[in-house]
Amino acid sequence: MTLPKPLALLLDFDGTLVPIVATPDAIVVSDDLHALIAEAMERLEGRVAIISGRSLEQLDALWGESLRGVTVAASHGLELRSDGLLSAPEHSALFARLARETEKRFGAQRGVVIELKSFGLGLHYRLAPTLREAVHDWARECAEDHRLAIQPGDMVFELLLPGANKGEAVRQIMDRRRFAGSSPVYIGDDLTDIPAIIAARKFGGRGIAVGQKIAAHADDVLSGPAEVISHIRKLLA
Ligand SMILES: O=P(O)(O)OC[C@H]1O[C@H](O[C@H]2O[C@H](CO)[C@@H](O)[C@H](O)[C@H]2O)[C@H](O)[C@@H](O)[C@@H]1O
Repeated sequence: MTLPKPLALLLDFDGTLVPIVATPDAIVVSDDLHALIAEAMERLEGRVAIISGRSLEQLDALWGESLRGVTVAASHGLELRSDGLLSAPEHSALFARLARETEKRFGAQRGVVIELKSFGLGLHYRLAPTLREAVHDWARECAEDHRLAIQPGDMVFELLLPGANKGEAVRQIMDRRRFAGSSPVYIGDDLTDIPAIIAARKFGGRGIAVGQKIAAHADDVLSGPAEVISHIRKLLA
């Protein structure tokens, strides 16, 4: 692949850089992945961004020092940290309250995993697939009562503050001085990544899908995180 301008790497996290596992807290960022991001930051003069549905707090806990200097759009684009500047909505106690109500509604024994995030709530049914419709109905009820958005994902319905959009996150990142004039390569695997791929193309870049779910929207398709990592190594060579 040859791009006419300097390369920028815009990377989704779950399902793209790390494999999908049973529960959100079972993720580990390997030493190889830490090293790859450090190498990309050096080779691309800082034009590396992680764009994730996880909150900034979660990503910092998972990555530690390796995220220093890396541009991060978290909470599906609601939070943006770039060049030391942070933009984020105001915190609210709503999601903690909804987490407690969800706990009462489903109970831990039924296998619905509740993920409390800074600006959202993940209602995961991976361990209880038969509850998909019940979880969806509950998410709709909460969203209507509290004017929240629902983001469907990989065996999850997420309740979010309205306005989260990874495409908008890509536009804001590409407006930053260090990314200006570069060609972004966006790599992602899920529905929330589609607007980001569209936005990357508008900046003269390319979109790469991981797996088949959003393959129809992408320029290339990679099979999974292992192939993503070798593809990034090739791009940096
Ligand atoms: O935008 P991403 O970085 O891809 O994040 C999307 C959501 O990913 C996580 O949930 C998914 O991965 C879990 C761990 O593999 C899995 O157990 C779950 O079923 C998946 O939906 C994360 O927990 C969410 O907060 C992210 O929004």
